[in-house]
Amino acid sequence: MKIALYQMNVQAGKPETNRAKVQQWLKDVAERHQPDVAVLPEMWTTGYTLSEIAQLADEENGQTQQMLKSLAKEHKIDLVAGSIAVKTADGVVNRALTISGNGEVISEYDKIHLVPMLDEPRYLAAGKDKVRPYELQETTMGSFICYDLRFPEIARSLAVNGAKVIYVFGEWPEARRDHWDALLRARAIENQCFIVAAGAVGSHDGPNFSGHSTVISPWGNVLALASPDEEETLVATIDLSEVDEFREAVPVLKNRLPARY
Ligand SMILES: O=C(O)CCC(=O)C(=O)O
Repeated sequence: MKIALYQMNVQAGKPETNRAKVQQWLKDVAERHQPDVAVLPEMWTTGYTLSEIAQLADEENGQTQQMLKSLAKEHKIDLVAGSIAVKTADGVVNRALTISGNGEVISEYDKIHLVPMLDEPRYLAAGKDKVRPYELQETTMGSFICYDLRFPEIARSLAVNGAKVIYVFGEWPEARRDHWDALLRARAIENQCFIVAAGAVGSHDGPNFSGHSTVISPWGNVLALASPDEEETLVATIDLSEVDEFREAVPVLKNRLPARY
């Protein structure tokens, strides 16, 4: 499975500009690399403009989602489309979207862990649904968002429910880049799955984002790693049979004793 990932310099507060950037990026990667799956980062339409998020967020099934559906169909690429801010009856959510190459919405996940360090609970509503895997490329996969990475139960639940590839979307701060690197690698090794993590570069209102978008194998090998501070496209081909082989050789998921912890 060939993956192209956009480590994006999101222009904070400029959804039109960011939509145009993604449109152009997809056209370019489709022509140059013909990936099966294209991956975007967290909150890539608005950036972290939390004080303006109520105005900048998309409507449900709004302009960004419509654009992604038509781009997926046009290029015949599955879009693991990072996350965007969406207005709902409960408030604005940070919503991860997965859209198949025929333009169908395969999965929606609203970030469940809001970040107290960024005052997110003041501006965003937490997702209420359970994290669930989905089927893409005839494979079980899952997604979660940024701060969720600190809660190992999410990745474990996705893996126990069959996920072989887990996508993580971030606008992670540079000051804690070591945590991003270490936690992503740990999630891959402990769950014996591929981790595909799309981060951002640039900054908004202070801290720089950490870059270091990456693709990590179930063995914990870093197959691709983007720079800490440049906008970049990562392309990686992953062999999904590695997941089954490693899970058979070292049967961690089978050997779990959840009743004993
Ligand atoms: O957990 C962290 O250190 C950063 C989390 C974060 O920036 C986010 O979830 O947007």
